[in-house]
Formats: sequence, C-alpha cells, structure tokens
Amino acid sequence: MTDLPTFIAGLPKVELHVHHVGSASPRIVAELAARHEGRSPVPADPEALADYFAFRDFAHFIEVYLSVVDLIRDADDVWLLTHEVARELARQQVRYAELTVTPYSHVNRGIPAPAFCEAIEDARKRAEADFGIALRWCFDIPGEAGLPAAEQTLRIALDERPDGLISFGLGGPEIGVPRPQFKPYFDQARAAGLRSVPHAGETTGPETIWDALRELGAERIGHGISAVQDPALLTYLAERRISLEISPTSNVRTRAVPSIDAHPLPRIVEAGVPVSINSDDPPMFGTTLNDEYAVAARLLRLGPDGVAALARDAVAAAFLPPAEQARISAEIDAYRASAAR
Ligand SMILES: O=c1[nH]cnc2c1ncn2[C@@H]1O[C@H](CO)[C@@H](O)[C@H]1O
Repeated sequence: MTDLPTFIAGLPKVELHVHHVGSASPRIVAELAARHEGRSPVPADPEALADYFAFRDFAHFIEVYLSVVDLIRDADDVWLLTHEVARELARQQVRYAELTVTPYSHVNRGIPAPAFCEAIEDARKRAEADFGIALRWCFDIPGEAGLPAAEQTLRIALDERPDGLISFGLGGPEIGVPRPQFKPYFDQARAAGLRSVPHAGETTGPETIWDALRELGAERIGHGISAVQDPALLTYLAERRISLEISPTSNVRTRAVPSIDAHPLPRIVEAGVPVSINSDDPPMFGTTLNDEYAVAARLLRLGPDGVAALARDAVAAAFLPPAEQARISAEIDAYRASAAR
C-alpha cells in the first residue's frame, strides 16, 4: 500500500472551486510582472512573491488578488494563464475542473469581451488536446464592483456565451455586499440555463448562505463554512444534498478561520452535508489541490477509502452529464482497487 500523499497524487479528481487568476503560478506571475516591469507592486521574483502572498485579512487578500489581475493586459496573457492553469491541474490528475473566471475585471482593464472569451475557449480546447483535461467556466461577479459588474458579467455571459460556460457566480468580499441585490442577474442567468454557484458564508455568517439559497437559487455554495453556526441550515443543506465547495487552506490564509485545526470541515461532514475539496487560489495560498486533499484527510481522519470517497463526492456535485460522472467515478474506484494490491 502506497503512503497517502502518493495515493492522493495519483487519484483521479475533479475541482469545482478554483479561480483563474488565483491559480497563476509564481512563474507565470513573475513572467507577467516582468512584462510590466516597474508598473506593478507584484514582485517579478518567485521567492519575493511568497512574501507578497501573505495576507493581513480578507480585504488585503482581495487587494493583492486585484494587483495580479492588473498584470493580465491582453488576450495572449489570458491564453498563457489559462493553458498553464490547465497543465497544473492535469499534473494533479484532475480530469475536469470548473474554473471561476471574472470577465468584468479583464474587460474593464481593456481586454474586449470577445477577445477574452476567444482566448479562454482556445486555451480550453488546446488543454483538452494537450493534457486530456476538460475545463468548464463559471463567470463570477466581483462583488466589490457591485451591480455595474453584475450587469456586465451577465451581458458577457449571455452575449458571448462561450461553449465552456456552465455556471454563474459571485465572488469578492461578502461584508458590505449583500446577496439579495444580485437576484435579478442570477434569475436571468438561471433562465438562460446557467447553474448558480455564489460564494457565501466565507467571511460572513449563515444568513449570507440563506440569502444565496433563497434569493440566488444557489445549487452549490462557495465555501459556506459559517453554516456550521446554524444547525437548521446544516440540516437543510444535508437534506437537499447542496454541496459546499470547501477550500481549507484558503480559509486560514485569508483569516476566515484562525487555524487549520479550528476549521469547521469535520463538523460540516458530521452533519451529513456534502462537500467537495478545492484549492481556491492555490499559489496565493501556498497550496495545491493534492495538498488540500491531504489536509482534509488529516482533519477527517481518512485513509485511502475515505479520500477516494471525497473525490467521488466532488464528482457527484459537478455540473457534468451523468455518463461523465459515472466514467470518472469508475476511474476513481479502479484506481483505489489497484492501489490496494
Ligand atoms: O476566496 C475567495 N473569495 C472570494 N473571492 C475570491 C476568492 N478567491 C478569488 N476571488 C476573486 O476575487 C475577485 C475579486 O474581484 C472575485 O471576482 C473572485 O473571483
């Protein structure tokens, strides 16, 4: 029997909560920063970047995040970033990923929406050919930019409608950004067949999650960790099999939870709420998806069977056709069986 990290490294996975710009590797960020030498606070040196990705609080994290968004200036940068993110996911045996992209943030930095969508689509198709990974898009509203960003994100989603687009989200800070105001935009996105996956309950309480469910028709919740404060909400999520997209290290690095041992994941799982394990913004948090599975295994006291079950739970929560879900789950089971020998 191989050791758990080795087992995790080879385990077929899907990832459902991972941000496009947030996945820019130190090498890619350094390469982009070098192109804008001197005009960006982002260090062009990968070592210095590790210090730069140390966050005082969530607001500081968003400030740093946006400084990396500033580095992405044209469609070539978008293509490079997307193709490299796919390479890293495939290296970790990710077969399918729902990547959160924020078109508003790039369009308002001068990249036309058609060029942005053409770049991510071309990179998506090339990644499928080069790495055998299937990428789909979640277009998210950067909450800090409010209703103008909601309007433009919806417009781009409906007017450009890239083939890989499957869901509509809401990211950025929650404090001072109440969810109900975004109801008209989520109603239109859902009416157009996009799945609803807003962030909620990351840095605010359970009421934000209730709003995401009741006002935005959330089918999954980004983070949702404050659900642990509301037993009725835990029951609601468990009974309706509404999965929480958990990114343990993210919550520690953005100071949403004080330490990894204080993370509510065990209590959420104990309440029967389905979860997927994700990395959110891996290089910014000094982690990888495989590392997050190892963290979850430690918190939940799992061995190979439990870790394989986590991977299957993420597949079950993915917006994939049932035949595709069955195929990836069967691959997980075959891998688990072969590792047992
Ligand atoms: O953990 C996270 N929580 C909330 N937003 C996040 C996170 N990681 C990345 N973003 C991104 O920050 C952008 C701000 O413009 C949001 O659009 C969201 O995609």
